[in-house]
Amino acid sequence: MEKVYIFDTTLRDGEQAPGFSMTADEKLQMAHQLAKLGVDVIEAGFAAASKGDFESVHLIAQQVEGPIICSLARALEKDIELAGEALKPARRKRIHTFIATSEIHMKYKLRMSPEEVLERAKKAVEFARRFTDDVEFSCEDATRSQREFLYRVIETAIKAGATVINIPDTVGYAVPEEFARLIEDIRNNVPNIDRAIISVHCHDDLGMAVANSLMAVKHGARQVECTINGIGERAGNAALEEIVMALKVRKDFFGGLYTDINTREIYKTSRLLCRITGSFVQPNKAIVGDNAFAHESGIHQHGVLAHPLTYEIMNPEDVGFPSTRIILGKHSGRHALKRRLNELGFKLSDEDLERIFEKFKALADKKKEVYDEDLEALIYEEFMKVEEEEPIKVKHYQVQTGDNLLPTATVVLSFRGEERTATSTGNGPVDAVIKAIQKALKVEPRLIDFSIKALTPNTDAQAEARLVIELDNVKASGRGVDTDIIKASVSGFVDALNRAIMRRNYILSKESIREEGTV
Ligand SMILES: CC(=O)SCCNC(=O)CCNC(=O)[C@H](O)C(C)(C)COP(=O)(O)OP(=O)(O)OC[C@H]1O[C@@H](n2cnc3c(N)ncnc32)[C@H](O)[C@@H]1OP(=O)(O)O
Ligand SMILES: CC(C)C(=O)C(=O)O
Repeated sequence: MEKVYIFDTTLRDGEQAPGFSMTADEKLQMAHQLAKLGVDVIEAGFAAASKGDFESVHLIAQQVEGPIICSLARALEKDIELAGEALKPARRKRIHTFIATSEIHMKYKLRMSPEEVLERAKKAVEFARRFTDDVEFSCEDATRSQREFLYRVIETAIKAGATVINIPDTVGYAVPEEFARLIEDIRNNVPNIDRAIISVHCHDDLGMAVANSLMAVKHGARQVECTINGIGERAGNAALEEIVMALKVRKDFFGGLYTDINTREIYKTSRLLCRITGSFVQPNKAIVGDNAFAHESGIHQHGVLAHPLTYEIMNPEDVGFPSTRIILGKHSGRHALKRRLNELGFKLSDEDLERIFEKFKALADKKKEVYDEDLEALIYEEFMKVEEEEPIKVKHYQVQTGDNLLPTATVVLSFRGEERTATSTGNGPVDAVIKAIQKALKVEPRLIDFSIKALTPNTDAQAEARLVIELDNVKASGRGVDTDIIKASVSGFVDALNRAIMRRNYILSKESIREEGTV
């Protein structure tokens, strides 16, 4: 069993992605979570980039315990000095210095000859060693560098004191077999390569960052540089969660290599990054996407309900994912529908299930997803006597809120035709208006779940409020949508109350449906 070190560069290369800049406080929050996740190295930033980034590296070096804290630095004394200064408080620190070794970078970008680059690499590593014994050296654009020259630069860096040699596929150009061969060739051709850990740092321009990193590990690399959610320059970096879970799930293939990552913290870390950057991962993203453990099609749902391993190669809880999600939609079948109805408290005979299934399919053809409220409505319409009209109707409400102002709401509503008014304060405007409604109706349902989400990314977005309440042992859900979050919450709450009241007061008309506290 050999360990693969996880070098997290979310706060450096990840942050280089447009729109992903973080403040020092945000970086600190992320760094604490990365430490909990169990990464070996946190590349906290590029101290020479700006005062803010210097501050971020410094703050993380001061406050985050556990992982090695690292700063990137060009092969320049002033960059390395700033990195050393920023990292001073860290218990374990690393300076990561780099210079490009490909002809195109040396000629056009650095305007340096290969001999000058070689000399600069040597000097940079030697200088960095004045600040710490842990110095990483990267040959930027290694995969497009001339082989013999690359070997010479690596050999020189090791002689100068580099303890980690990083081989970046800076522009995401490599393919897995070729990258694996590069790592093997470096191991076979660079004298004293055993004195350093070989690291890889892959970009995803051709969608192969993770595959390249894994092949490199299979062929001798022992550190992988990666980012949460795969964020990073252009198409991003290798995604940490994918590398770690591939090594874990396919340890048979990777010969027992392991990482020290606490995989149960993966989902939480991914979501924290989303919250901080305001940028969510696509639903089909491996490991952390919303759909990573969701099943909408009947054949898969049936399989997963029978045994999760039929369609899931890992347990969602192992990555801290809430749970397997069975989504009801037009591809779903009777097994999944029956299970969901059972969970909602409806036990149907085979004959009744058949009736509901037909209605469900007809509805699913019109909707992307069939929610619990839709199912409840189907059952309700099909099997229960209903009141002609919803008992509660909101006529008017008004909320006063602001800083230094106790949120206060007044509602005017009718309950089965009788007008009622009430005023309440609350812990925020939504709380105030919900309390005013409860006061007017003289009910106090238990709020089981309440969420508000924006349906579109703009400031004028439609907000969707979803609630689950329990009133006199009757559970009901409600939904409200509006550009005004208070209005969405009021509609959702009243929707749930109406459903609960109608269900409580009207008896099930079919014997085949047993009321089990939840209707
Ligand atoms: C592959 C990677 O991800 S590398 C890391 C990329 N990350 C970043 O660039 C983020 C932080 N960068 C910055 O904030 C700025 O680029 C700074 C502060 C570092 C430098 O800013 P400036 O001094 O204005 O230079 P600018 O960014 O325009 O150009 C880069 C300079 O660094 C030089 N350079 C680039 N890489 C290296 C290196 N590894 N070692 C030494 N010099 C280098 C370039 O040749 C150029 O030099 P020149 O100014 O003499 O022409
Ligand atoms: C500095 C190096 C490691 C880098 O980010 C790259 O080459 O992509």
